[in-house]
Amino acid sequence: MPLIIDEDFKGIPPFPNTVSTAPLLRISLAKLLSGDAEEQDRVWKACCGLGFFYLDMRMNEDISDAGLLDGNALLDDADQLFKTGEGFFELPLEEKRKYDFSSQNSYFGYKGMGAATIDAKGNKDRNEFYNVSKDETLGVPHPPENPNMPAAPYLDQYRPLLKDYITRCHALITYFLRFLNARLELPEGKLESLHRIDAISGDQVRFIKAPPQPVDDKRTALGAHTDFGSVTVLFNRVGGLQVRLPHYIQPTPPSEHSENANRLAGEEDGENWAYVRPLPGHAIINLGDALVKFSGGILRSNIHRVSSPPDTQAETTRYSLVYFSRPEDEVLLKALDESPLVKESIKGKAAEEAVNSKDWILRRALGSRKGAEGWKNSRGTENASLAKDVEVRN
Ligand SMILES: O=C(O)CCC(=O)C(=O)O
Ligand SMILES: [Fe+2]
Repeated sequence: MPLIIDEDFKGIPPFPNTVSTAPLLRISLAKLLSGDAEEQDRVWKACCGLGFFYLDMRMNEDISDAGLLDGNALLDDADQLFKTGEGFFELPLEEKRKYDFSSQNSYFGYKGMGAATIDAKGNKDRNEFYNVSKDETLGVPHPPENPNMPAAPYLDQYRPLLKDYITRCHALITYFLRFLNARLELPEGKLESLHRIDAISGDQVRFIKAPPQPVDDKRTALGAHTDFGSVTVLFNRVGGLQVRLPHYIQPTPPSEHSENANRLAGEEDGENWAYVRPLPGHAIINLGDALVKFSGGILRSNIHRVSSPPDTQAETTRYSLVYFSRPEDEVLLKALDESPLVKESIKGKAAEEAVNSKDWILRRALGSRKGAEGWKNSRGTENASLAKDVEVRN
């Protein structure tokens, strides 16, 4: 069944009906908050299955006690931040480059176009982004050996907005962490205690810009990867995001026929890529490596990438807005075997070397900025993600 689209994004060419799309479950935040058990089961299914789902953030007036979980307020913040991101990228390149701290072993701040390698062949990315640190924005103190990097002065006037957005995203993620904690039968408060808002972590907001690509040379803008941390909240308006579907999950076929649908969907080398259709009023939620490790592989961190947007959207500049949550810097990324389910899941598997969250993310985020060799060393749970596919199929 093709999705029923409520509306398109204003001022953006519509996402085409001629490509197959990833069948992400649509979860309603309002239903979850009202305690809907069926909706909760669907979240669990999505987290163990694809590791990606849509979250419908729109709420009726009568949900007045949602507090920080008010989806409408988060949507308003995201709308304003899209404009903030657009404005940032208009700054002169020399100004933006002042905030590239990769030579100081920090991934906060700016990454220029083509600064990262996207595959083993050494191809370069086709986007620029800027990472806003939770800790710098909220004033979480850091020790001298790991200082908060200064934010671009352009962002000064947007600090209250960024604080509000970070606080709301963190609250939403904590809600899902509590949910997963209960389903994994972990001791109460375990996952939450590894993600305290006032503790030092790599949490960040990311503004991304990918310009239209040459008609005869369209490439992947952001290489195939799994996210490094715990839960990601992503807002898309223009298509381009693709998830690599496990072979047991079929894409939603296009609702209109097109000769080149398969090519547009990016099917290649037996890899099953499908576009994620951006939906107004919805965030895209996905899980990262840390949750795969904590859950001993019960949860999925799915491989995804950003390609050139489909069809006429390819002529549009693509902006997106992400919130990445990560475990606190000192937390070891290892199976939480206080859970009987996790314990069972890792039985008979060789224990992996436990790395702390900070080192894991640094290696992943900065490795890809060191050429093809660096790219190889920057891999995370991609192989585990593919292996889970095989396990479930057999
Ligand atoms: O821009 C997007 O839609 C996705 C970005 C992404 O996957 C990332 O930054 O990790
Ligand atoms: Fe990602």
